[in-house]
Amino acid sequence: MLEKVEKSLIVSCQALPDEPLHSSFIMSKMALAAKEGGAAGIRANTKEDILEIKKEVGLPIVGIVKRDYPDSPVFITATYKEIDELLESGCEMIALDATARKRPNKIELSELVDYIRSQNSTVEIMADIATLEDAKIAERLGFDCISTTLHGYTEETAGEKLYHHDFQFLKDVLEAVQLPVIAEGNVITPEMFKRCLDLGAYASVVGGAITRPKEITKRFLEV
Ligand SMILES: CC(=O)N[C@H](C=O)[C@@H](O)[C@H](O)[C@H](O)COP(=O)(O)O
Repeated sequence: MLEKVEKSLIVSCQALPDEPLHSSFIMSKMALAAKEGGAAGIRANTKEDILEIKKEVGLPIVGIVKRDYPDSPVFITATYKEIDELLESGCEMIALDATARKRPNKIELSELVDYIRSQNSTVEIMADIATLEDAKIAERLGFDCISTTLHGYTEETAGEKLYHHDFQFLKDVLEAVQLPVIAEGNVITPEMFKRCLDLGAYASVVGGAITRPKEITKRFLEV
């Protein structure tokens, strides 16, 4: 997948059960619209959505499964169960929470990476990170790429946005690791997307600004 998305746009097509567009069918049509608009890849949540999207577009997919656990704040591909679902979905890349936070059942991040490699030698693995330290650890653990997905979404980074200080966090990550770095999270304008690529991001994932009309509507009313 990495080869196919270099310097390109990956569109995240996700709607959780409490969102108006929650539907695998709608996500598949979102993916089709993204493809027709020029996206090189798709990011999607759940095996069901991925299977439906695969019927509609041939683009490579970064798969995740969001599921809440009572004993951990980690919710993006947190355990073996979610990984098994993604392996069954046929997605080309699996993204998982790569923060230093405690995982359900005290599973270690390295165990999940090893498990994916042991089950499928071709699927690529994306590290969803929140901090610089997460990025460095992910590189040591053998991930294929890093995404800034969780920056601003953990207790430690709450309130931060990727675009703050002209994408300083992205610049710091790019300097700290050799792995491809994907700019993801609050990339909400075409100019921001371009800026991320100009700064050296390998690609960028854009979600809400393209596929969450409720967010887009609210933004119009906030000015
Ligand atoms: C923090 C979290 O749960 N992020 C999720 C990760 O898959 C998605 O809800 C985001 O839509 C995605 O990361 C793209 O970001 P944005 O929608 O801001 O362009």
